[in-house]
Amino acid sequence: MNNRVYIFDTTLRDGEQSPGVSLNVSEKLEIARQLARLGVDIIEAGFPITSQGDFEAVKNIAREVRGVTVAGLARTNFADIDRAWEAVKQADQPRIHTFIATSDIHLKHKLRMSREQVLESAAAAVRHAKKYTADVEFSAEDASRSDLDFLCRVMEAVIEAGATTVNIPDTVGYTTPDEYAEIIRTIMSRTKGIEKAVVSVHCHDDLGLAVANSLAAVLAGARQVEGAINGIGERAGNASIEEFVMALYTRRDRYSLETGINAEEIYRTSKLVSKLTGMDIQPNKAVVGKNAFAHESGIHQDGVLKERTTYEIMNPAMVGLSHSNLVLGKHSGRHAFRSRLVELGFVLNDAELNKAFARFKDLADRKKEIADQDIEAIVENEIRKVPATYELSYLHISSGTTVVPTATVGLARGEEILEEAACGNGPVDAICKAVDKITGYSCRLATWGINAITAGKDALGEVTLRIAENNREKLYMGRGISTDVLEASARAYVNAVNKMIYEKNNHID
Ligand SMILES: CC(=O)SCCNC(=O)CCNC(=O)[C@H](O)C(C)(C)COP(=O)(O)OP(=O)(O)OC[C@H]1O[C@@H](n2cnc3c(N)ncnc32)[C@H](O)[C@@H]1OP(=O)(O)O
Ligand SMILES: CC(C)C(=O)C(=O)O
Repeated sequence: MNNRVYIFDTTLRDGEQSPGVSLNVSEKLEIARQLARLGVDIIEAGFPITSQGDFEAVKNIAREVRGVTVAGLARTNFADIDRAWEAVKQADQPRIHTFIATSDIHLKHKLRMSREQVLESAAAAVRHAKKYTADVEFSAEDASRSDLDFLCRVMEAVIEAGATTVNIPDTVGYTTPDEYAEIIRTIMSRTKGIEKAVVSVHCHDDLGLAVANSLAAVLAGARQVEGAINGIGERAGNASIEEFVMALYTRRDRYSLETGINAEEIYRTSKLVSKLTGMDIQPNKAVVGKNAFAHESGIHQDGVLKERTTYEIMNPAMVGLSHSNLVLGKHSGRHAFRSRLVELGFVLNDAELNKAFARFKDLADRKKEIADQDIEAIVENEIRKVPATYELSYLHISSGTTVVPTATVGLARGEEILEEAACGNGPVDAICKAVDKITGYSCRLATWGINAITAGKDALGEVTLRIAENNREKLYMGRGISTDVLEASARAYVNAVNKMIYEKNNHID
């Protein structure tokens, strides 16, 4: 049996049926172009009878996106099929995808049709679509809850009418892998003419089994898998294309099945779909979630640093991510901590490392995630603490909407108190200028940022900034803490100036 599995992407049709999602023509076109780069075989661009906007979107995609099959969905009504054809006909490979439900529950309550009427309607729709194009797909909606004998009769009738792909959807995400595989095998062995068509599956994720069911189906002989990027779609969504593809790829030791997907485009595609649909990706989502390649605990981080494959079954680069991510937090160990220090340019001896690590653990108990700036501060302010040439003694600020911001700063140098005043573009600028007047150095502020480190109105603010001498590139980081943002800024600036002076005096820079 052929080992090529065709990937049918329905992000723009079933995916767009996610509550709250509505894509305009240009957004759909942008996603379709990216899907083509990703290498999907078929793009289901929409359901053209639904609205003028959807019709235009499908038509634009068919006209603009080359080298891929473009499908339009249609009920078995001839008007739907005519509209679908109008929309897709300019595609390199146009496909009409027509469907009707085959389960008794849908026949009785929704369609109010008999089995014979459904059978006839399905075959007539395929015959009608065949007048337009050789490539016609038929879907038996709610197939997994349909009577199997009837399902086989419908399949036989639509293949006889010319369907080239027959889809067996698990519309309500009800089936399980072993049962679904059995349904596919039964249809493939009992349906006359089945070898003339590609057997397709379309799984929903109501029980979280969409990808597992799709995998079971291809192992049973199906050769087209329908799904959506990020698993979006009606209710709990569709099978996630990136998960299905990476399952086949990662387990090629076990399954010799291939797709035409260029996996390196996965991450980019996922990001684009998330951005344009407004549907966030849960952090622990397989393959594309923020945490999919992140390691937080010490034992795991140690393993990954020694050999990535200890805890990573996929190389993040394979899906277009540049590197895996060691998140430093309270579960991290010394190996990960030392590795980040080296990345930041610090080489500590064992005693320094132990001291810094203890401070890091202490901070991690209070903060969820430790940023690089926190580590720099631990090393520079506590491990490699430089002597303070100057210390902030007092600060007076005059500022408001109608006055020129002015700062008066008092700095202690040994026993001496030195005072200067300066005006600035804002109070922080005025503080920096007053400090410069005292120290005699002329510095520029390269970065300035504030973090609240406690909660409430009297929260402690932590200012982190970087300065450089006006004619030089080298940056010095300073940090200051206070309930007053301006005082924290002054403390941070003086802290950075002290480091600069220390390095200059000791010829370190
Ligand atoms: C499983 C799936 O994902 S199927 C695709 C679901 N996608 C959508 O529904 C896309 C958005 N839908 C729409 O814009 C609208 O529902 C339309 C334009 C398609 C139809 O709108 P309306 O004509 O107002 O019908 P409405 O949606 O209220 O009801 C659906 C009708 O189609 C019938 N129908 C449902 N499926 C089919 C089918 N495959 N073939 C023929 N008729 C069908 C229903 O029985 C019902 O018929 P009735 O009016 O005689 O009772
Ligand atoms: C139209 C069909 C393929 C569908 O979306 C479903 O059954 O879920």
